[in-house]
Amino acid sequence: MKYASVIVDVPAMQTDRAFDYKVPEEWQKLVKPGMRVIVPFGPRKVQGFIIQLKDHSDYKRLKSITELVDLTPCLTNELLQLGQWLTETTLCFKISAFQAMLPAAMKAKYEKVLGLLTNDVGVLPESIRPFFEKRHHVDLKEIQDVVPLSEIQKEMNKGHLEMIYQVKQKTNRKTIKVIKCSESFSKLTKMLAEIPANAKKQIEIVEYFIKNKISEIPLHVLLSETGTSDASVKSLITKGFLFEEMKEVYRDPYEDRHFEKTLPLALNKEQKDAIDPIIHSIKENHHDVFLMYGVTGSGKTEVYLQSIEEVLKVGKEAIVLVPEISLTPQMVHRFKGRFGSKVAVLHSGLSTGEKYDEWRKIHRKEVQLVVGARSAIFAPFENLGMVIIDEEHESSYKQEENPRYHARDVAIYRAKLHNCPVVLGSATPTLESFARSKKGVYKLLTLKERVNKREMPKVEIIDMREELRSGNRSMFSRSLLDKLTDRLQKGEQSVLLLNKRGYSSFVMCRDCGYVNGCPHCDISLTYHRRGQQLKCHYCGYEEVMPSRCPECNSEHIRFFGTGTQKVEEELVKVLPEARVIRMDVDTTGKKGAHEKLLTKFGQKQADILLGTQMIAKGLDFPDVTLVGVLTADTMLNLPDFRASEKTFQLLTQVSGRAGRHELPGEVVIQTYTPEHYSIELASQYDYDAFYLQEMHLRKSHDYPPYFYIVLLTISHPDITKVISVTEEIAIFLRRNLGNETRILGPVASPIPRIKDRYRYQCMVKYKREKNLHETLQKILEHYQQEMSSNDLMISIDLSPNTLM
Ligand SMILES: Nc1ncnc2c1ncn2[C@@H]1O[C@H](COP(=O)(O)OP(=O)(O)OP(=O)(O)O)[C@@H](O)[C@H]1O
Ligand SMILES: [Zn+2]
Ligand SMILES: [Zn+2]
Repeated sequence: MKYASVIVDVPAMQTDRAFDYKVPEEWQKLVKPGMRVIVPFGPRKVQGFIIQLKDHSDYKRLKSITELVDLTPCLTNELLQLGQWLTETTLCFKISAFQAMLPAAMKAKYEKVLGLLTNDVGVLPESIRPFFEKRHHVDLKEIQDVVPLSEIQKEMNKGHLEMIYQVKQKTNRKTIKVIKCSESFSKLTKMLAEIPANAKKQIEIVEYFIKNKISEIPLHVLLSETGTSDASVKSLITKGFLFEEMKEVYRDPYEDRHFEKTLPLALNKEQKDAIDPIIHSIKENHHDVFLMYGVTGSGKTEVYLQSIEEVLKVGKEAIVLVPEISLTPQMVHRFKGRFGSKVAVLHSGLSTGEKYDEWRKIHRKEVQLVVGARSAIFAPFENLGMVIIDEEHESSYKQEENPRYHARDVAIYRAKLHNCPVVLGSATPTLESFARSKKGVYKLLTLKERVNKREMPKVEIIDMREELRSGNRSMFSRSLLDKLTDRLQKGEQSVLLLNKRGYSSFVMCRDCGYVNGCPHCDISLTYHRRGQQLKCHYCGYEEVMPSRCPECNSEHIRFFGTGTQKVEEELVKVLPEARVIRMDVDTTGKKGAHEKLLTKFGQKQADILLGTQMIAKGLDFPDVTLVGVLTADTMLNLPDFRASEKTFQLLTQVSGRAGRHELPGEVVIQTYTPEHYSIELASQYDYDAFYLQEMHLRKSHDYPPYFYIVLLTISHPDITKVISVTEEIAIFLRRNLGNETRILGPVASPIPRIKDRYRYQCMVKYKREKNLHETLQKILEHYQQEMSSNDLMISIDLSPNTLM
């Protein structure tokens, strides 16, 4: 094939199409679609993906591919096709779709280097000359800090310097030096006599190889095992005993961990009834979407594990998606324990290099199962036998940047192609999924009871207004405190959840009500104890906490709200003997910290685990018998039509952490709105009633799942510009979309300004709308010029999680 169509790494509307390139003679037999290449693009070189090869091109005077990055395609044909589908369904650039499917390490890194074109360094001005005294190439970055660009440009115009554009991989393969012995052990033994007796270290090394029958060993291991030096090894290499080689290795985040092998458990009746139809689909190569609705602790994971076993038995591969925050070591353990080295794990806790290596294990077919967060759905398996999405209701399965895809949609798309099942599991399915199962679009599998028929923990709702009325100003109700004390005495453990979503600590003047806001975003600043800082969570702006009100000069300026740190301090005051582990963004920032804290808690080195949302899921500790929720209702006030649903889900999930094993559990939910149905029904574990009530509300307000929603957010530094564009867009939508479709807006977004950009929005609610994609695409095309030159931003979300 002589020509290649390439999608180039220039994410812009004008370049969002394939460009043709010539394939140099020597590569014509080698190239395949799905490979990455380096191609000239304008004055630069950029990375790109070959999407097609052909014998003819309609264009004349084509440039040639400069470099092949891959020798085997990194995108399979299926993924190339999936990229096209993502582009169409989420309205993203083709290049963004492809890049979303690959680990970050494979993204190209662009560097500019200045090259010397003259033999006489003397012609260069004094400011530049020193850089080139000993070199011919210098990183632009290095010079740029010292010499103005205009001066560099002058030299380029004179032909003294040239700009060279380089494309590099972000992260490379890791290689280590290994030492091998050149001869057989018997020959080595004979040769041993040749080494002079005083070269003790050398003899030791050779003996080490012979004694342990090792033919290859990493250099650093050899040195530490034998206590010898590099020099001794070098001499042996010179003498021909040994030789060295560079060997590629994987960075394995779980390298030093031992996973005990687990065996399949005998399934109970409910589990059996759930797994049978799944196995049937696997064996019959049938595409079905199952919704496994199973209460917390009902043994869904065991059903996943045994279905995966079936998939592996028929020689296929499986993908398991788990929300980022519940991809705990415990979770990894459950899969590695059952399937050992057949498992690759992908999550954000890994370094870029580790992720790349895990990905390559999948790519090289060295594993058959991947357990990972959202983007693992793009695992380049070619023989997919099943996709499982655990906690399917989790909002993190939707990517909130381009491409704005939902992993569930991608899973179903891929599974259809592979004729295999998708299993969505949850104790609190999304209304969308549950409604689909009621209509028979998804097949419903139900696990109503906890394994071994353990009772769901009893939930007590505490009205915090009552507490206040009876004089308790603390953040712990009397009941919660009693129960915490009781657990301490019995040596049992407790989990405390501080619901942080939609809740932050802000600073307010008690005299005049002034609230410290971000000067760039219309949002209040969040108080951080460390360094007494006020920070903006949207743009990163920081200032020191004022000691007087900037408005009225009063000293009564205080922060409101509760952070985990504050709870911890209070806890220490009321329960000084309790050992507390705090888990929040501050204590889990470092790599591995999350895991260390959980291990500590698991080993009972603490009595109370206090944390944010991140502790609500997946934890399974036998001695946890009490769960406390400090503030159940903070989310309910968010401008979000899913607020009740999210509250219900969170409360149900966190309650599920108590009493999972022998000891019975108890839950205390503190709230200022005990009468809210999401709180009341969560306390009764009544998903069905919640579903009915919430569906009723959604119906009366035309929200999903009755209507689909599209959110268009328009932003620009100039508010009049934003309003006029949003108005134009609303008019265009009304003119082009059907009569039954509703267009709301323009209105200011709930956060009307972020990073000095004003934000307006338009919402489309529709049931069926055949012109939708075309109309939205036209809007993007119409404003293309202004978006690239006039700082206008239009973001289109085809199924927004929130309306912020
Ligand atoms: N058939 C079985 N026999 C005995 N024990 C089981 C069986 N199935 C599961 N278990 C055990 O019951 C406990 C709860 O199961 P599991 O964690 O799979 O539930 P789950 O539905 O995934 O819970 P959650 O949604 O709360 O994470 C686990 O400790 C698991 O090992
Ligand atoms: Zn004031
Ligand atoms: Zn800000």
